[in-house]
Amino acid sequence: MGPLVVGVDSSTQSTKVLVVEADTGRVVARSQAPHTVTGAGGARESDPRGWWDALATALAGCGDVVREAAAVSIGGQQHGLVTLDAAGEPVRPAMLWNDVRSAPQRDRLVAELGGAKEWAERTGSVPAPSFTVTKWAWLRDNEPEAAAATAAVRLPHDYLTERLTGTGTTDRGDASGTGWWDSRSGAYDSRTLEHVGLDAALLPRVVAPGEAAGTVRAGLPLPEGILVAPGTGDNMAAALGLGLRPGQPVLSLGTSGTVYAVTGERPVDPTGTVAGFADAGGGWLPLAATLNCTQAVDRFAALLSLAREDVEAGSGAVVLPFLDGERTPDLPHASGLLYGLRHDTTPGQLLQSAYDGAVYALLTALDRVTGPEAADDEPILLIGGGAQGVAWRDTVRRLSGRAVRVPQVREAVALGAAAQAAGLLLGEDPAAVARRWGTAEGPSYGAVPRDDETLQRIASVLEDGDALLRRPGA
Ligand SMILES: Nc1ncnc2c1ncn2[C@@H]1O[C@H](COP(=O)(O)OP(=O)(O)O)[C@@H](O)[C@H]1O
Ligand SMILES: O=C(CO)[C@@H](O)[C@H](O)COP(=O)(O)O
Repeated sequence: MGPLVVGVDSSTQSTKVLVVEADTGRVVARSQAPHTVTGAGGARESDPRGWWDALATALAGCGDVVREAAAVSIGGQQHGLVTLDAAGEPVRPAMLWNDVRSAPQRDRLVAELGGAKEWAERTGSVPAPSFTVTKWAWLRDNEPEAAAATAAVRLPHDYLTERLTGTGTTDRGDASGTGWWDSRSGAYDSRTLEHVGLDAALLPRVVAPGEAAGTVRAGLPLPEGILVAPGTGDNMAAALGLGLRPGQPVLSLGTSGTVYAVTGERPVDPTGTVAGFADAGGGWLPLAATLNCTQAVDRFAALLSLAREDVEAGSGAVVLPFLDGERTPDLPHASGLLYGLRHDTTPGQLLQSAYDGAVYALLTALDRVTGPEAADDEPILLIGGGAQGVAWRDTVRRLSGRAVRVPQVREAVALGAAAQAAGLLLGEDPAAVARRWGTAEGPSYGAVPRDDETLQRIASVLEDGDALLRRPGA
């Protein structure tokens, strides 16, 4: 067996760890441990120490082979605001990407710092309430004592990487989702930081692609002294893990739904639909995200006392499953909406409508993220937990009219982190490593005629329901 690397996916619901053979990509051990997410209404929080404990549990679940690893990398849920005190302990729980309490601060920041077009040109994105900068502004407004006690601000993957190395670092991919990173210069944006009263000294150093974040400290559940790669946001890690080439669209069905592609051109979308993220290499990752994906549809199934696959065709009803507010479309105050219920509507049809509503929102952004490099017959790569579901897969095929490929590897994020660690260890480009590993291979499902009638029905309910969906406090 050749050298081994460890790839970590610390996402919203769980930590997944893979131990992978660096030369071949063979997964020699895998394990998973759950996270706790608290909060009602617009709040979603997790204690960062819980992510560290979940990492330790998942590493232990991989067995003794972890002791042979030569490098490690962490992919983490994007955007979360981790605030640490002078001793490195969390000042309060982390506010997660799907916490929408900072919607008013977002509106204010966009207006005060030049408007949507200028934000997009400066940072690549018009911030959504997911973005770290809006959460920091919320904290200053609502918990000034917590903001004052903060000696370091980190993203989820930075927090875990720092616990491994002892040094505060991040990477350009995850930094591009903060709102205080200038995507033109690749440096922190001093104007934004000054405006929100955040000292750049509290932020981690942005490690360049291919550079090490450090080495593992003594006394941890990984071998002392092994290389720690920069890590990145979970979507950037999945893009690495699939060895993506420009024009290949990815649809990820997890707690969040995301649709993205890699591109060589810096994305700038003043409408705010597409976030202009950097990828974990030297390129870009235009991406649109929804807050309501697998968990929202699972909730519908539970309400209807149905299993996930108990869908029935033929529904005339529309479900907009915006249980957590929504980011795409930009409706942070929205709640779920059901329209078109009849005596003969069945529970299975309603469940199908919930899948349709969740997938619709992602598909509206598909063409915007793939850009001119895209070929219409390029299959959509379907990843995330939902990619294992037949109802999800068939809904994507029917509403996109495109073929779908489901990569055999289930843990694209952890695999991307492993590829980054392997690239660092072997001195190779991580995306080339992933391509060598054949990670994007898997069964393909052919195109079916696009269901334009359903798309049109959802579009018109979204338009007509606009006032309801914008009403705060429903
Ligand atoms: N076989 C399956 N069919 C459909 N959905 C599934 C299946 N297995 C898991 N899921 C969904 O996957 C989700 C978790 O996806 P995952 O990508 O791991 O989430 P995250 O990365 O956001 O923590 C769960 O909410 C669940 O609904
Ligand atoms: O906010 C975004 C992307 O901008 C989310 O995609 C988060 O990165 C969380 O991802 P999952 O835990 O759902 O994988």
